[in-house]
Amino acid sequence: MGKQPNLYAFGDTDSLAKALRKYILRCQKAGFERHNAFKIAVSGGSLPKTLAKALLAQDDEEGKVDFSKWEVFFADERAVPLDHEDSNYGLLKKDLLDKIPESIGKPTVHPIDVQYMDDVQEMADQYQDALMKSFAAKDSVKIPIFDLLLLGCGPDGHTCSLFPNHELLRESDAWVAPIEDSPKPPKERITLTLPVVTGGIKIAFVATGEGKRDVLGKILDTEEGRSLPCGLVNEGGGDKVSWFTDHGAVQGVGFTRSEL
Ligand SMILES: O=C1O[C@H](COP(=O)(O)O)[C@@H](O)[C@H](O)[C@H]1O
Repeated sequence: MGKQPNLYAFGDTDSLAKALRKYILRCQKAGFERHNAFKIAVSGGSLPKTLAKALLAQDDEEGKVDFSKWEVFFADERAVPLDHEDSNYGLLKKDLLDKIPESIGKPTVHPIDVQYMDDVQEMADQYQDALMKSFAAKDSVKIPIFDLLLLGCGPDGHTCSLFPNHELLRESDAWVAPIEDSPKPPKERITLTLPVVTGGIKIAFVATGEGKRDVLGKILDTEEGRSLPCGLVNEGGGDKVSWFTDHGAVQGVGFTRSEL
């Protein structure tokens, strides 16, 4: 068996957000040391709310969030206008970006607006081009290496827009892929591919609440769960992966920690 992901479980959202902040600040520091920037990919769903709680907190002894050196990409995006309620960009904007005070600097954010495109293939290609501009110019890398990917986990074990048993899980060339038959609406989306996700320096899942308990038990504890998309990220990422969960989501899983 390879290296295992780190599993943290907290009693409430406030302590989870505090630990997540500490973890992100460590990743930020490593990113600044690596290339004087912090390049991250962020999911939609329930994540942006927890993220806002973590990042908009007062500076403390853990340090300071310096958004001015952040570059934010999306781990996946739905093919809807940016102001649509299903847009992952829209969600992050509402929950976090619009709330960042001017005084602490704004991150560079890379949304993708499907309104000006013919189809999801074009949307994926354009997003891949945006990644190439940001990453490939400086690093001679085969894939973009994010300093951190902040991911959600759906109740079916999907992450980004990588769904269980979908052929996209086998994509090994593209950095960004289109999906036209997402089992969760909306059907049309784009997503980072598995090699890009597992290639990140650090990968963090945030999954809370009883609604995630069954799937987390499966992913973390069963053979079947290993082939779910989140399980494949665990497998490929090993101890680069950390799970930030609460007691509602991981009751019964015996190997959690609450200290980073
Ligand atoms: O459809 C999506 O769902 C996942 C999981 O969302 P959650 O609300 O269960 O946390 C999310 O991570 C992904 O970005 C989104 O497009």
